[in-house]
This record gives sequence, structure tokens and C-alpha cells, in this order.
Amino acid sequence: MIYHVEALNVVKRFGPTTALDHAGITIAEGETHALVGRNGAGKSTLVSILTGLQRPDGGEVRFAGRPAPALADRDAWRRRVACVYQKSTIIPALTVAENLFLNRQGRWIDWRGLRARARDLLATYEVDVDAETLAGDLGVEQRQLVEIARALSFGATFIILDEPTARLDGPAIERLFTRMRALREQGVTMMYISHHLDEVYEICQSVTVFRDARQVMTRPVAGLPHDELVSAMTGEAAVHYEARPRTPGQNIVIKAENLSLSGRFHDVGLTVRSGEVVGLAGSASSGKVGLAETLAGLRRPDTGRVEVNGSHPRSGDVPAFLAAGLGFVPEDRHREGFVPLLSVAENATVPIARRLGRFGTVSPARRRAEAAHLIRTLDIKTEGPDQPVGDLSGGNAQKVVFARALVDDPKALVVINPTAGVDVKSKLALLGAVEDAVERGAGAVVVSDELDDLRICDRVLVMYHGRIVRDVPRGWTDHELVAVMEGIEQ
Ligand SMILES: Nc1ncnc2c1ncn2[C@@H]1O[C@H](COP(=O)(O)OP(=O)(O)OP(=O)(O)O)[C@@H](O)[C@H]1O
Repeated sequence: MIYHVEALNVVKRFGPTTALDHAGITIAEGETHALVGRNGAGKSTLVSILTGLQRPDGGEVRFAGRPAPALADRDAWRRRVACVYQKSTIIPALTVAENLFLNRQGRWIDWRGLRARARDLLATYEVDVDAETLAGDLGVEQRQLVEIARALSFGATFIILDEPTARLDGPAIERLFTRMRALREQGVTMMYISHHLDEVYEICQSVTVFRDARQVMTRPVAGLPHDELVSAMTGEAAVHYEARPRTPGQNIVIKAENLSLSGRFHDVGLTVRSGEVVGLAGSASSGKVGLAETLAGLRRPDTGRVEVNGSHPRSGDVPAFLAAGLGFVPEDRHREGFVPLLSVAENATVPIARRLGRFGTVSPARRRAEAAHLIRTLDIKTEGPDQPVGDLSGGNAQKVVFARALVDDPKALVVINPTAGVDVKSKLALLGAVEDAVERGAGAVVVSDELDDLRICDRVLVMYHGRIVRDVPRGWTDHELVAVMEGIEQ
């Protein structure tokens, strides 16, 4: 049988780390094939080899039975494969039309022709986006559609989707799946990377599992028991998270009254007590992320103010909020989360630099010891505290951001999509770490698109069009919460 895509016996090393150890994947023509594995298992490394961005140290890649093009021949790669990454590759300061066609222009740019061709292309792939919009103004969903259209326009019949749903809400995920099914009917072959195994069952026909740099399983999805898939990934029996019972204390650690931010949320009030986890749920346009960012000091509200741990830090001043005792996991770890060139230890211990050493100097030994503790607790896969965070896999970088939020024993925690990009088992470590902090007396706000994350909450505030419409106590079913989130039942 000739496969559409084959990566065979691939070896890839980065210094002392072996990212791929004779691993591979074979994808049949027209199928949607999932690639799953724990954080750091080697998935992104395989993507970089399948897209011709890195040369393997061993093994081979073939498309339709023929050897892959030379690395330097970018056009040949673009005709064979395209990847839609979780992190955008489009240029925000350019329009959609420019993003679609600029690289393909000769020396002279025919602007009018370029816009017309972009409009045609968007129409062909039924992407409802104005070609003259600035790409930076697109939402995640629209941006992904533009990237898929761009990929197809190069003639690629193989598309890699690398965690495409990590930043989409429920209805947007359904729309993406509808589009993927249509592409499959047109004969497009896809590789789908996700930490959401229910999505694998919904959209894929086969699945390959990587564990510790090796390919440990390839099977049809139909008939594969969920527990068997999880144990192939983790090497142990299936894991489940039990939210812990607790009684919130009396101290208010986060308080907001009459908070409004134009276009995001309106006249919101909430209190979070020590020993309490409060969830914020809602669709992408509900205002939940904007509200959480305001509670963490990242945004300045038009009206109202935020009290943290009894003080009123200046709004819009994140360091002042951190100094007041807040720990914060931002939505976009690439922008606000970490400094890639600094080590795991340096990134994780930024908030305690004051405490670790006198006169602003930090003893490297103490920094490393503190970081080593967090690496163990949060199950961060790294060569050690001195490795730059930029070298870690996506999920492990997210855990470093988490470590930084927890390192100074915060009194209040605001975490946005805390488990985005994190594998099934690591999720338990992160949710457990939030519950640990709360048991030590913190109060937490958890914003998430994932219902599983919200299960640790004592109550969930559901937002709809910028307002809190319901305060749902623990014990909800998925169906009940989703109905309120989508405004079906209020
Ligand atoms: N440029 C690099 N330098 C050093 N090590 C690297 C580099 N890129 C990847 N690695 C290492 O290779 C291993 C595999 O990483 P990879 O990003 O492929 O994992 P992944 O399966 O995609 O994980 P995730 O689910 O977290 O995205 C990790 O241990 C990572 O730290």
C-alpha cells in the first residue's frame, strides 16, 4: 500500500535530549490521522520534520511513496504539506490579502489584482472574512480559516492541524470539525494533534501514540477503548481527577464592584473568598477573559475597581497586583507568560527574586532549589532548572508559567485556560496545584473553556454578552452548564 505520508524510523536529537527515537507515522490517502502523546513526547518535533523545517538525524520522510524534497526547496514543501499552528504564522500588521499572496508576488506588486485574487480565494474556501481586514484584528477562529485557505491555495493536499482547538470555544470547534469533514470529502489528508481525546474519537479515523520519543501505538479509532488510549500515552492505567471537598473561609481576597470595560463586560461585581475556587465560563464573546484580565490588573476598567487581598493596586499595573499577593496565569503564554531565552529557574522564580536574595541579588543555588521543587510538583519535563524555556515543548512551557504564578504562595490566583496544551495526566498535576494553593488559604478564579477544569470550582459564574447571568454551585452536569453558557436557558 502506498501511503500519502510516511515518516519512518525518524531520529532527532537536541543536545542531550532525544526528541524522536526511531519514531514515525504512516497516514493513508484521505484519512484524518491523530497524533497524541504527553507533553514533550515529540509531536511538534515530528511536525517540524514533516514540514521540512528541520532535518532529521536519521530516518526518512516520503510523500505518496516519493522521497521528500530537499530542505531548501520551500516551494516544493509548500505544495505537499501545510501546517496550521496553535501560534499564528500570519503577520498581524498586514491585511488578509497581503498575508495570502505577498510571498508569491514577483518584483512588482499589482495591489488591485492581489485583493481580487484574495477575495476569490476566500470565496472558494468559504471563508467569511474581508480580504482587506488587518490580520491582527482577526479572532483565533478566522485566523485559522485564513491559514487553511492559504495552505490549500498552494496545492497542498496534506494539512497538519497542531492543537487547533486549544483556543476555540465549543461552537467554534464544531464549525472547524464541519469544515474538516468537508475537506476530507474533497480528498484532503490531515494529521490532527490534540490533547482532547474526545476530539480524536469524533474527527479521526486512526491514531498514533508517541511516548517518550517513541511510537508506541497506531490503531483505527473505531473500537479502541478510551482507557487503552490513555494508558498507551501515559504508560499506566487511566487517570481521573476527583475535585476535593472544602469549605470556603470568610476572608475576601478578590473583590470587584461595578466593573465595566467597553465592548467586553458591563457592571460586573464578584467576590472570591480564601479557600474558594470561583469559575468563569461563557462563550468566546462572553467577556470572561477580559474580566479575568481586569481582575489580574492587565486591563484598566472604565468603571469600578478591583481589591486584592485588602488593597487596591493601581489598575492596569500587573506588577502592583502581583505585589499585592496575586498569582496570574495569562491566556497568551507567548506574549505575557515567559521569557524564552531565560532558564526554567529564572522564569519560574521571577516573583520571588526579592525574597530569595538580599539587595536584589538572587543566589543561583536557592533559585535552582526552588525551581527543582516546582519541576517535581508540576511534572515539568526538562533537562533541568537551567534549560531555557524556549527549548521546552509547548505544554511544559505552560507549566513553567503556572510555576511562576504559584511560586510566591499567592493569596489570590487568576488563571486563564490553565490546562491549554497540557496532556491528560499533567492536567491533574495543574488542577491539583490550584487546589493545594487554595487549601493553603488562597482564593482562585479559574477561567476555562474546558468543563473539566471547572469541576474544581466551588461555584461557576456564567457570563453571557458581558454580564454574569448565573451563579452555578458545584454539582452541575455538562449539559446544564453548556445550556446556560449558550444562553439557551437563563
Ligand atoms: N530546539 C530545541 N532544543 C532543545 N530541546 C528541544 C528543542 N525542541 C524540542 N526539544 C525537546 O524535545 C522534546 C520533544 O518536544 P516536542 O516539542 O516535540 O514535544 P510535544 O510532544 O510537541 O509536546 P507538547 O504536547 O507539550 O507540545 C522535549 O523534551 C523538548 O524539550
